[in-house]
Amino acid sequence: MERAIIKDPVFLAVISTAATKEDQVIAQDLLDTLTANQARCLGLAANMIGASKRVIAFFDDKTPVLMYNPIIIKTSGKRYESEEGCLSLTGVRKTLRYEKIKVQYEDVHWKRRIRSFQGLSAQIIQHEMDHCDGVII
Ligand SMILES: CSCC[C@H](NC=O)C(=O)O
Repeated sequence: MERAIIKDPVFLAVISTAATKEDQVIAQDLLDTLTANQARCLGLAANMIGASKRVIAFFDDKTPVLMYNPIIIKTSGKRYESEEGCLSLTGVRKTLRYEKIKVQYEDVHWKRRIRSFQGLSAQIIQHEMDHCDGVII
């Protein structure tokens, strides 16, 4: 079910706790909210829909990907400055991102996976993982 996007900076500053297998409803709502907002949204973290759990969802090209408990286990390539917006705030801000990342996570079926990403997908994942740590660009 689509949920409203939270904009309260105090709530968004809370560090999210580890997700468990029981968090499927949050995961499905996150995917529904991502899909419902696809015209203006590349990715979401669960705290943006009111759940302080480490779950993110994003479009990898056009395919929605869900990650429980993402951890960056390797970075490579240069660190570059990007300019990003966020549904939880107005305007854009500059930040630093790694060009390539390797991420460990549990997938939508709660299967442990390790995948490499680069470019825009890597950028979105880093943005959403910051949300899990209570950081907004
Ligand atoms: C380029 S990273 C931007 C990600 C952003 N999502 C908000 O958490 C969005 O615009 O969807």
